[in-house]
Amino acid sequence: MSTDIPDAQNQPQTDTDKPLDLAAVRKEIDALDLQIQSLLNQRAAAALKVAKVKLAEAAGKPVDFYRPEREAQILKEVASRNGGPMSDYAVQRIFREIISASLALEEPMRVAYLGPEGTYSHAAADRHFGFAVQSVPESSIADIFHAVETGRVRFGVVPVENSTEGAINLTLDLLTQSSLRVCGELSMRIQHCLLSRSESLDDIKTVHAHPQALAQCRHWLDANLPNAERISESSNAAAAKLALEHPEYAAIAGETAGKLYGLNSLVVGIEDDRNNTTRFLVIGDQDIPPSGDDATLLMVAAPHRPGGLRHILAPLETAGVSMTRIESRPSRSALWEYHFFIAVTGHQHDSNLSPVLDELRELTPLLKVIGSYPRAL
Ligand SMILES: C=C(O[C@@H]1C=C(C(=O)O)C=C[C@H]1O)C(=O)O
Repeated sequence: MSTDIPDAQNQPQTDTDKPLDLAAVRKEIDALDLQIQSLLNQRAAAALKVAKVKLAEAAGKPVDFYRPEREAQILKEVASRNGGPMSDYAVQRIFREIISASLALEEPMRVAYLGPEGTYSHAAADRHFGFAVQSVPESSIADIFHAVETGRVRFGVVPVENSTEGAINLTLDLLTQSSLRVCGELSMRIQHCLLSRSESLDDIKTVHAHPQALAQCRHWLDANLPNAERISESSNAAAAKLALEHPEYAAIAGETAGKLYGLNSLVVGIEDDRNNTTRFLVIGDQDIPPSGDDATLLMVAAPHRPGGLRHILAPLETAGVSMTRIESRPSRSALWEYHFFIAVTGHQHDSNLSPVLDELRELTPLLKVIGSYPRAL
């Protein structure tokens, strides 16, 4: 697997180090492009054949053209066979787009994200589904759930956890109430920028951003803009739009939002934690078959007695199922009772996990399998 991009200037020009002929190498590239394009269309034609098979097998029932488990397998294979000089990430991004374009021929898909345009959720949706999918901005996480539930879009991309600020409780609560499932996950490094129409920090009177972003930049703001008032907005992109109208405002948002709205990036990378990462979930109403490298999200109510949670976790430990995350939320049905969100490695239909889930059903008053899905790349 290759991860580093070699420096072209340090590459030998040819095996014998003869000077290269620019026109000749470009001719070589043209010939390769011809082959790539022809192969791309052969691949797209094969995807259309797959669509025909799916339609025939479904015999009139709704068809799941989008198969994330297959896509995850392809993308993992792409990285593991990669010999460079392109990085694994670069070839995966290219294949992501090839698959996205092929899928669009089978079924044009709509995916909702937390808008407006230019949010990190928007970038996450594009990265996960590729640009051939139509991404649709919604104004709240609840609206994303609603858009998927009513069939206005096929999937939604919602933030669930940030490495600095912890769980996004609203997403967890909506997952409790909704019949939607988790169909995928992805993590994205979040780099915040201070955006403004002004060109100097001295002109900034107020800083606008989503409360999560304000919290993630708290120390930087204390040190660099101690007198600027911090004002919460519904999203960072909404804050960027406001900053466009008022030169004395600054917004915290990503560089893409800055470019999209034509604002100056006064400072890049103002997040307090350099590893600041947000995890997103893909929600939909599709059951995803095993990909071979999956995760499962469970919600359980622990029995209300001493050691209740330990009682629930014991079967997972005995079966050697690894738990990657646990979060608690008030149950809202009784005071001081909690629901636990537990992420484990494996698919609910895997032979090691499925009997454990049966065991848990016996032990707890409530077990909801929120979804099994391919693990993030
Ligand atoms: C072609 C298929 O349909 C879609 C397109 C894929 C592709 O282009 O490789 C992979 C999975 C599906 O989302 C398939 O299911 O194999």
